[in-house]
Amino acid sequence: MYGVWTPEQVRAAEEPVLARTPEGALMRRAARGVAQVALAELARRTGGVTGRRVVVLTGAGNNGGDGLWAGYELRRRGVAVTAVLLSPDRAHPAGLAALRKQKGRVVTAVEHGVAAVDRADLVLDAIVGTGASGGLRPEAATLADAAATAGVPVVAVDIPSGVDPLTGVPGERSVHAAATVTFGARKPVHVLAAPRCGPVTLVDIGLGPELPPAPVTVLEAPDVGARWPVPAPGDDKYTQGVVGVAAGSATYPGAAVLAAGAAALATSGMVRYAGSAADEVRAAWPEVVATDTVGEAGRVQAWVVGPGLGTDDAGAQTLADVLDAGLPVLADADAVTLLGQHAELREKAAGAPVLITPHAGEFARVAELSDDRVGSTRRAAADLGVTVLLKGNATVVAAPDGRVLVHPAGSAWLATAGTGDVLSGVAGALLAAGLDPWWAAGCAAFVHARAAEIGADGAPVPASGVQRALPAAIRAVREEAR
Ligand SMILES: NC(=O)C1=CN([C@@H]2O[C@H](COP(=O)(O)OP(=O)(O)OC[C@H]3O[C@@H](n4cnc5c(N)ncnc54)[C@H](O)[C@@H]3O)[C@@H](O)[C@H]2O)[C@@H](O)CC1
Ligand SMILES: Nc1ncnc2c1ncn2[C@@H]1O[C@H](COP(=O)(O)OP(=O)(O)O)[C@@H](O)[C@H]1O
Ligand SMILES: [K+]
Repeated sequence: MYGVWTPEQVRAAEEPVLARTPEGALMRRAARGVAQVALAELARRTGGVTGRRVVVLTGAGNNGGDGLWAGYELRRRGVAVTAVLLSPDRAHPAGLAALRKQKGRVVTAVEHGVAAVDRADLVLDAIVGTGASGGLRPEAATLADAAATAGVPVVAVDIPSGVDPLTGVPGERSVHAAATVTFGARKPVHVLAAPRCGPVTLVDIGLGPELPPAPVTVLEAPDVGARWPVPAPGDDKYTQGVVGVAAGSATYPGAAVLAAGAAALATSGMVRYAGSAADEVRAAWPEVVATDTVGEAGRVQAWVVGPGLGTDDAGAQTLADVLDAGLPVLADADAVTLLGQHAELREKAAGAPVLITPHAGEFARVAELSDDRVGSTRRAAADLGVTVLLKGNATVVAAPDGRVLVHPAGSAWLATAGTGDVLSGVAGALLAAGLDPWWAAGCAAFVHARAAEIGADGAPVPASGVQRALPAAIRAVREEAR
């Protein structure tokens, strides 16, 4: 697991480190990290570095300074470097002098910059870093577009310029990086807009001791694999946690089949199903014990409620019954909508071990959703008194106590109908096994995304294929935890 810090926290941590290190030392260290990654990219893509052409898109601030110093390092390795100055009067003086001394080429006219980019093997995006606000300005955008059009890979310095460092929201025009080199700490953009960043390399500039506890956590395979519940010698079908699934309807039996099957594959010793899709669930998953109502279902340790449930009075009654049971509850889809519609259901949920799993549309029915997805999810969890998992390419999970994790999916294969039902079954099974809602959400999101990658393997995969790939995904994360 690793942490992510806000640009503001990173700046605050930088201050004392800057104060106690010789002037420019931090920037030099950052720049050497950038140069290393650039050299590796050049070698990998072109088979060498000497004589290869790198263009540094150089902004007015310290990010531009990092870029100029990286250009200096690359010149020392025999790379042909051209810096394009976007604000010639404000280019970092020491960086610019160093690059010039190494006989780096410097241009200021955009058309010269575009011509250089067209011929480049690699572009360094040192336009803006954490001091950025808004999308790229026209000249910078023209250069970034030129790189994209010419198919020249871009290595972003700290962040891909034009993407908001805090929210990860791309401005109207922004950089698509093939790789990103960041300094001191990862920032939210790196996990919220991971596809924009490419692989992120973190360069240590000594901020560690100065950083506060991370406001956002990212789980890694060993964190998930080590927590995945598996039966011990003394276990039986009841002791591992029985999960109840109250989902599906005559119109949407598939949601029940996907959720119940996912629960059966994820962990639990036993899955009970309660609802009007009992026949379909039994036919697909004979091991599931199916009844028509929540009242008839036997004892469970957690409930999954909502997928395909309907938002009529019967649905509301089912949600109320499940919340009244006083057990951990995963509320998805229609259950989220019902929570938005009924204050008395929200009151029942508040303070209980409840995990809700809305997509953006459902989220907006229970809380305000802004561009700041992390902030919005954190506020929703605190206000509603439940753990909230906001779905998307980057899944955000917040507990009412303020813990936040982000899971970048790594692919977009999950963007298909029914995958949310699979997620709810997995997360519900983890709740039944005793994981706290934040961990259940994080582990489920991780394995769900991994199952999509395995199930897809380069071609679109339907939700039932994601469901089928769950055992392989669980196996993989458990293997990585060994
Ligand atoms: N001070 C140091 O020694 C170190 C600096 N680092 C670098 O410093 C960066 C932060 O530097 P700054 O605070 O100077 O800020 P930036 O370099 O990120 O940007 C500030 C400048 O860019 C302009 N600007 C803002 N938004 C823009 C936009 N959308 N389009 C074009 N121009 C825009 C601003 O007017 C300002 O001149 C970090 O991202 C990192 O790259 C560190 O990470 C390493 C240590
Ligand atoms: N572009 C995307 N990239 C990665 N994951 C995505 C993307 N779009 C959706 N997902 C994931 O797919 C699932 C969709 O769930 P949901 O919207 O509830 O669908 P459904 O109701 O059809 O099951 C969620 O886990 C979500 O995080
Ligand atoms: K940048």
